[in-house]
Amino acid sequence: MELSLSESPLLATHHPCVFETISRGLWQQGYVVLENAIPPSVFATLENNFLKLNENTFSEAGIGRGRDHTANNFVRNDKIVWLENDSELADWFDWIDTLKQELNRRLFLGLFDFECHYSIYKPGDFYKTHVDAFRGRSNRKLTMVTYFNRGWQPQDGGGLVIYGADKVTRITTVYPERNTLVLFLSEDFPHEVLTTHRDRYSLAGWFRVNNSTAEHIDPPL
Ligand SMILES: O=C(O)CCC(=O)C(=O)O
Ligand SMILES: [Fe+2]
Repeated sequence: MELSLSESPLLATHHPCVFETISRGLWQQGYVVLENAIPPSVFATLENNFLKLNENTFSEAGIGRGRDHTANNFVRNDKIVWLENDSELADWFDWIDTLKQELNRRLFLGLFDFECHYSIYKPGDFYKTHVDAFRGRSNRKLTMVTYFNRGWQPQDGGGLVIYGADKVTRITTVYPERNTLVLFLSEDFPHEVLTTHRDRYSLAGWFRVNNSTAEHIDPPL
């Protein structure tokens, strides 16, 4: 049997090349879109966990968290489940931790922690143009998204459109194909999910900076 280096989870996880590519993209343009950047074994951990979930456990997504949470079906109508950092997902959260360290080391982003949820968009669902973080009002610094869908076609809709700061200029449209990785600076890129015409499965996550000071303690999630 021939050894394939890219199939080796250990090498793939610790291979610096993908982190180099991501850092370079974020440094040069503030966003990056990569196919199969997440090591196959790490992605499989996530996908298997997602596939075990029952659709009934997903609940209406809202705007904001905790006390600020409001359902708003005019803005978005996907359904979500937040992930717990438990042993079953250790490979995933380990990889995220390595990514965080590599980005901090190369770009001094000061990323501190990470939160993520699965989303299901049913046919007709969308998420209107929004930013994930308002300057100075959120500790979300870097957005990541990946997908679980196979064989996505342009006519399936559901593209993630990333806009320039004017909210009009389309920078890129990402089709939600399995193990496509999207990362962008949360404050800098308005984006939207176009109406999907088939079930659309994704994971969205945010790397946060620690805004706690002596006067202000960030509330626990
Ligand atoms: O699913 C996507 O492509 C992006 C989702 C998104 O923008 C969000 O959850 O904030
Ligand atoms: Fe978003």
